[in-house]
Amino acid sequence: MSGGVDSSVSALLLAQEDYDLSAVYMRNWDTRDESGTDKGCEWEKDWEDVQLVCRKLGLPCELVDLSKEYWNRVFEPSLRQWEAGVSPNPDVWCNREIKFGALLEKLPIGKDPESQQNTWFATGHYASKAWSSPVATGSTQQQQERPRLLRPTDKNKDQTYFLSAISESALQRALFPVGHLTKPEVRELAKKHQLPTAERPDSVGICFVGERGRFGGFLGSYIPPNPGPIIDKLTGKAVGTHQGLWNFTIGENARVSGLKHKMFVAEKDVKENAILVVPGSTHQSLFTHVLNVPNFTWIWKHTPPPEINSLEGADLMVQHRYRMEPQKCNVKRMPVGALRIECEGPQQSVSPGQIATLWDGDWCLGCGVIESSS
Ligand SMILES: Nc1ncnc2c1ncn2[C@@H]1O[C@H](COP(=O)(O)OP(=O)(O)OP(=O)(O)O)[C@@H](O)[C@H]1O
Repeated sequence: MSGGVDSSVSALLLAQEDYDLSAVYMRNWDTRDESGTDKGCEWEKDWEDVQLVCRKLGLPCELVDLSKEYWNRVFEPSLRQWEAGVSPNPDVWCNREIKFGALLEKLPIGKDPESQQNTWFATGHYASKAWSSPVATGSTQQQQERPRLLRPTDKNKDQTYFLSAISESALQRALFPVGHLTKPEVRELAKKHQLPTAERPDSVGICFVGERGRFGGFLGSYIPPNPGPIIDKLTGKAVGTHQGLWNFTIGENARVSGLKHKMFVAEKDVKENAILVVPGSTHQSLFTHVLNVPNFTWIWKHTPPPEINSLEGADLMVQHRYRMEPQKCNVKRMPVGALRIECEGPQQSVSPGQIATLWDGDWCLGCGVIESSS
């Protein structure tokens, strides 16, 4: 439980059923030993709210400190990526490495098969899960049901993009109790049952970064400045200076002053530490149809849709950002686990480092980091 309304209502719904239930709050950011820019993470308030809700529902709860794991497995690798000019998604790695990784590993799951089969890990994510009909697995030809990650009822709150890197074994244990509800219904339930978190505003972005506008400043306190040229891609001429590749994302206004047109970031040349810009937000250099993903991870490891190996490839849906309409695409397998994703329509502002997630209808199949887009 995070102290937010979604996990509070998840706990409420499970408490109404016949589960032996306990809650865990995870602290993942250490306010004491970092640079002091983490004011947005009011973990004490969150933990207090978790305890208030648990008291109301009569549940035991505990705090688990995973700030070291978060730093080592999510934040530090993300910093290195930002530094190298690419755009990682820490929320996707947090779900894989921390919530459905380190935290899940701490669950008291007994060794016997019955206890393993009957222990679940619930979160307040907007996602759904269904079991596939039994399929033969391995050489033993055992029949086994497999979990599918599905889009939730509330498409506007859909969080399957953020969950698309979790493993099948983690998904096996997962429950998403609010997946069949809309956000207004969740709030309504919280009010009706007088949960102390009923009126809490929705969380926005990564808590320690705070509002989006502060992002560059936030990273600046971890990464030293690394000035380089801003170059007009069409003329090859330098038109300004940047203080580090991480200060810009592809497609963003480069804020170059004194020119006739607004210039937009088309590319980052990591070798030359240069930002390449083009005039206007609709310039053709800002669009692509192709996403190259060198290491795609299927949630059902090694079980991609069979058509992907054919000459025609598989027709699927893709998102390369959380907040975007899913796009029709054709996906072909390249050598050694790489995928070439060809979108039906032109895609704007695709950055290396972003996550490309694939769906077959409502079924989320997995994701990978975009390396290039041509
Ligand atoms: N610090 C935490 N400790 C334990 N679980 C957490 C924590 N942060 C998030 N979660 C779990 O992950 C889910 C999704 O987290 P997210 O940060 O996206 O919050 P959210 O969608 O605003 O949900 P909520 O309203 O429950 O905060 C939460 O509902 C909760 O189950």
